[in-house]
Amino acid sequence: MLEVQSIYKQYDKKTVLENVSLSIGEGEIVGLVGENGAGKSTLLQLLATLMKPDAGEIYWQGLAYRQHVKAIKQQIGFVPQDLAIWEHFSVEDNMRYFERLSWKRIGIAACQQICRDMQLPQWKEPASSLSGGMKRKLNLAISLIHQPKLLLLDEPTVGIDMRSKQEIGRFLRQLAETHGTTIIYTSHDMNEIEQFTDRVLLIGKDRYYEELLRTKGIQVDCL
Ligand SMILES: Nc1ncnc2c1ncn2[C@@H]1O[C@H](COP(=O)(O)OP(=O)(O)OP(=O)(O)O)[C@@H](O)[C@H]1O
Repeated sequence: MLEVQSIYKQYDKKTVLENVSLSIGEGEIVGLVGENGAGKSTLLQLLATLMKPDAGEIYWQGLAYRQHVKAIKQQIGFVPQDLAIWEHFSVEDNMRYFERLSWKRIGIAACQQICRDMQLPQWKEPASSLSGGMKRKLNLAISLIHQPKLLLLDEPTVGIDMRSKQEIGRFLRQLAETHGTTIIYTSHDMNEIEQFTDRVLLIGKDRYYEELLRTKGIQVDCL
C-alpha cells in the first residue's frame, strides 16, 4: 500500500503540490492525469524518492520514506519521460548492462523473458534500429529488471501507435494481476486511461479532465 499524507512541494517560491494526499493498494493500476504543468512529474519524482517533499509524509508498505529510503528505493521502478537506453547497444546488451547495475541479479534468461512478455522480440538488434514504440518497451523492460513492487511511469506510451499501446497496457495488467505490482502512470490519452487503469487521480485546478472523464463514466479523485 502506498500512502501519501498532506505533501507540499515548491520550486523557488512557486507551489506545485499543495496538501496532496492519496492512497493506492497493492496490484492497483492508477492513472494520473492533469494539464501540462499541473505537477504530475513532480509527484512521480517524489514517489520515486528522487526528491523530497517540503512537508508531509509518504509511506510504502507502512515504511516512512524519510527513514527507509534505501529499502524503499529497491522496490521502485521509475520510467521517466525521456528514454534512458544505450542506442548503440543491442536489446540484449542493454538488458545485460542494466542487469549488472541492478541490486537484484535475475540472470539473462529472465531478462529475455521480460522482453518476450512485452512483445519486444528484437533481442539481437541495436536499440537505434528500433521504432519509437519498441524503444519505449525497452525502457520499460529495463525498469523491471529488479522486479519492482511499485512501478511509476511518466507518459510511457507517448508518441506510440495503438498496437504498442495495447501491448504495453496488457503487459501492465498482467504484471499487476500476477505479481501484485502497484502501477501509477501519467498520460494525456484519455482513451488509454479509460482502458488500462482501475481508477484515475486528477491533479491541478483545471476541471476539463474531470468533466471529460466523468462523461466517459470514469471515477475521478481530485488531488
Ligand atoms: N526543477 C524545476 N525547477 C523549477 N520549476 C520546476 C522544476 N520542475 C518542474 N517545475 C515546474 O513545476 C510545475 C509542474 O511541473 P511538472 O513537470 O511536475 O508538471 P506535469 O504535470 O508533469 O507537466 P507535463 O504534463 O507538461 O509533463 C511546472 O510549472 C514546471 O515548470
